[in-house]
Amino acid sequence: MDGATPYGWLPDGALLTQGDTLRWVGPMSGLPADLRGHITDEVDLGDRLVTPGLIDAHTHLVYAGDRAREFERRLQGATYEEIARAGGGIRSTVAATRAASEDELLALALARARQLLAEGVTTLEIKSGYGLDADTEARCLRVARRVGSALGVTVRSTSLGAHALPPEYDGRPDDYIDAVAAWLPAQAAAGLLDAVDVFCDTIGFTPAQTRRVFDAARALGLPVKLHAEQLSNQEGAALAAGYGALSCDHIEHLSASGIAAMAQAGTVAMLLPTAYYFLRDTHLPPVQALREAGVPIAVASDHNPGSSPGLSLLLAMNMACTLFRLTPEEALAGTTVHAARALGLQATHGRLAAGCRADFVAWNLNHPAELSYWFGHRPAQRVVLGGRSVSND
Ligand SMILES: N=CN[C@@H](CCC(=O)O)C(=O)O
Ligand SMILES: [Zn+2]
Repeated sequence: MDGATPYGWLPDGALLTQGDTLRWVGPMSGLPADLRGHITDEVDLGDRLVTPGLIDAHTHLVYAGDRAREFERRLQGATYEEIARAGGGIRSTVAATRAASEDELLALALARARQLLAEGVTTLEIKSGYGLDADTEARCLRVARRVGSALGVTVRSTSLGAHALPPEYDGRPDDYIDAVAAWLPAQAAAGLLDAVDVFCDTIGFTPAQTRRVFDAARALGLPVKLHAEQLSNQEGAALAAGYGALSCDHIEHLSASGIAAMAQAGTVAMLLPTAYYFLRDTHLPPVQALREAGVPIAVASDHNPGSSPGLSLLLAMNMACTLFRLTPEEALAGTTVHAARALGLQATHGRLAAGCRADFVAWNLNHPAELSYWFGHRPAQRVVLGGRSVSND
């Protein structure tokens, strides 16, 4: 993948790994003789397409329970917002998650992460946000870290304490925001945080409350990201861009001023088409305007029990094309190079280049457009994590 051809596609390419790092990438014929002499193990991938390991840069993988009854209610006409306002939605997952032990949550999260890994996902972001008290939020963040060490995948963990108002803070959202901000130093000191997120919307938190959480994150030197403009336009994206946010996510109701602010700040636009699909949304994100403004576009699974219970980043890529009109090339960039940027990992992840982590996938496919074309398939033939083959061969 050299960037000079569509998809950065390099026919007859070769990769040389050393430990967990890519040492050399280029055309087979160009492999330097001095490096060739040091090769200890050679794998012929045949004519297979090879891409960077996929990056799922927005997931809520740690929770207990399910929301199938809520799904039934929505199909009978109740809206996602109505269910949340009546005390269901995120709160029902919070109750189930609080009741689960760390090991139970780990077993559930590992089973989900293994499915993503088998599909070719080698890096993922995992948010807290179904604990909403100090102990359970910390438990969920520890589980996120344990998923990374158990599987060898790169995990970035994000605090999303400001996901919803827990019942014990009914009528006191500002007090809850104080509590969320107060948890961050201990979570950071325990090495549990890579970023801080907020759900800024009608059923989440206001821009002023978002600011207070972001100020607390900034005081700790932590980057921020935002669930922004999903159900309404709160001008959250512009606010987040003002803090140099890594990404603004969902953004179906993103405004022109939000786009301009994101372009200025280099904030990634994170599209979550499976949530759009599953909530039967009809308000499309402004993809063409994002393109024209030069905002990097990423695509993620948003795996969570309420708005996106699927476990397929390839399906999200397909939907980004069919529903949002991304090109398959944009969808692949959105789950590799731009997804890496959304996690602050652009120097080491999401590309096949010397010095990057040796995470890559050999696919039983002929052309990279097929990654967005097929759905319901598992085309990964071999998944390599940090130079080690972990599956399917
Ligand atoms: N929008 C807020 N958070 C999640 C959904 C949470 C839930 O419904 O459990 C999302 O990204 O879609
Ligand atoms: Zn989310």
